[in-house]
Amino acid sequence: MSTALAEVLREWMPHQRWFGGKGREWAEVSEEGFFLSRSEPVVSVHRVRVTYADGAGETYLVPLSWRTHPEEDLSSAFVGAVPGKDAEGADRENYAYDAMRDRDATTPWLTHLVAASTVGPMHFHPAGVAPIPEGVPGDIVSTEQSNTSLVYGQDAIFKLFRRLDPGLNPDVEIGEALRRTENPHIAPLLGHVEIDDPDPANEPATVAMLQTFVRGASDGWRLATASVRDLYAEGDLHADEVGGDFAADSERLGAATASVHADLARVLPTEPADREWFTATAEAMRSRLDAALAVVPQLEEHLAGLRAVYAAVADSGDDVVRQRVHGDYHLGQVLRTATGWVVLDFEGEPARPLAERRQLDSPLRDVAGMLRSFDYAARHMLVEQPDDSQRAYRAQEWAVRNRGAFCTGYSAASGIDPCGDSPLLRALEADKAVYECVYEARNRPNWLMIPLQSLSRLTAGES
Ligand SMILES: Nc1ncnc2c1ncn2[C@@H]1O[C@H](COP(=O)(O)OP(=O)(O)O)[C@@H](O)[C@H]1O
Ligand SMILES: O=P(O)(O)O[C@H]1O[C@H](CO)[C@@H](O[C@H]2O[C@H](CO)[C@@H](O)[C@H](O)[C@H]2O)[C@H](O)[C@H]1O
Repeated sequence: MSTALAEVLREWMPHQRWFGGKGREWAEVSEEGFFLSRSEPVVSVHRVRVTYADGAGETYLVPLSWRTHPEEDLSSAFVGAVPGKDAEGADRENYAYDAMRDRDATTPWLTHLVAASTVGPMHFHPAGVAPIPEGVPGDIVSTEQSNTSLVYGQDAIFKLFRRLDPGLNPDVEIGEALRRTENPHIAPLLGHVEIDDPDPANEPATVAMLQTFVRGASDGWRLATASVRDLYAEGDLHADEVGGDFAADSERLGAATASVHADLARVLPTEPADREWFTATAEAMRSRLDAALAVVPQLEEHLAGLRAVYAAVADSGDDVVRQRVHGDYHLGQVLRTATGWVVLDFEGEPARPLAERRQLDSPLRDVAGMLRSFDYAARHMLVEQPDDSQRAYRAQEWAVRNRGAFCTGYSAASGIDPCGDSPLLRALEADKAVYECVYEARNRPNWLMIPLQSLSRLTAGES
């Protein structure tokens, strides 16, 4: 479609939460679109190729809905006006909206899934295990993160992967594999959508997935931070004495995590880690640190400490069986229902290449991710009061208590204590904190101090 649209997208995309190239200079942008629905409102889907000044590129998926007049109700979803023609060939403006925020434009996704359609280069694959709701509009999930999700009538949730990379997305791959296990800690996959790559030599990319919606659940981040607020409100009580103590939940979360890890190891490949893997893991951490330093110069003061922590991995004698893991495990990825925890989003870290995210890894990667998250939950309220030493002390107490409970739950369910004195675990925590520094610098600069402060502790060998 038009260059005018590409220019409109150049203005709009950097302001979207899902856009991973924030702060990078755009050299070029091109887009290719096709129709998802030709009835009103017309919905089109665009593959947008962004090339950055350093020569690197990314492809994003942008669904748009089109109106012939500005829609006031949709003003927050407005993308831009694009010159076009009416039916008689006269010039007019077409108004593009973010189709994920335009309820009337959300029904075609499920209609095509039910019909197992092929639409242009897109292929819709229903899983065939449970009915897919049809004809209901989808509501955008307001806490959208790296991707964009729509909830259809409390029955199903449709997640659109914004960045397109050739190959099956791990969230779909793992969803398919775990479906057979009937593990109670996952939400069943109902279907997925793929798009052919413009280069036929490449595998199709995953566009979206549909999953059973977990009703009446609260996410772990919201619950954990409510517990922290309760603690801060009770000036002289300890974490185990306040009403909002979270340790029992953390322990159950540890057990749920162990159960998911066990099933992943049962249905997908595993391999004992050899010496080369430890060496390569330490090397990967070192290069991630080097790249992060260019974005977050404050990492400089932790360089020596981090390099020592990583070097200990290469020399460690940890006994590790590599397997598929979650890869970006944190409190925002788990939901608590009346019956227990459900783990979501097996996509891995969105910033990593897909092939890397699909590699076998140590389950300690996920343990480290969740331990970091307890730290985040405890400390996020210190951002406003960095000098409140009493609060900092209590944050540390909350984090230690809940990190410990998580490890207890994991170890009781698996027979493996994940949190013993392991150089690998410490390095994985440090590596995650380095990733978080880059993530925060790009997305929430005032939160950068959270992972930065953790690095001081991690490199000093404290918990
Ligand atoms: N199956 C589900 N049931 C209920 N809520 C869900 C489900 N999947 C995701 N969510 C909600 O949507 C939010 C974002 O989903 P997630 O898969 O983590 O997306 P992202 O990849 O963008 O981080 C989650 O934090 C959760 O609140
Ligand atoms: O979008 P995703 O959920 O896949 O993950 C990205 O965004 C997360 C923030 O929403 C980020 O997580 C970091 O912040 C969380 C609190 O908001 C905290 O619980 C996590 O421990 C911390 O890593 C995640 O790293 C990023 O990949």
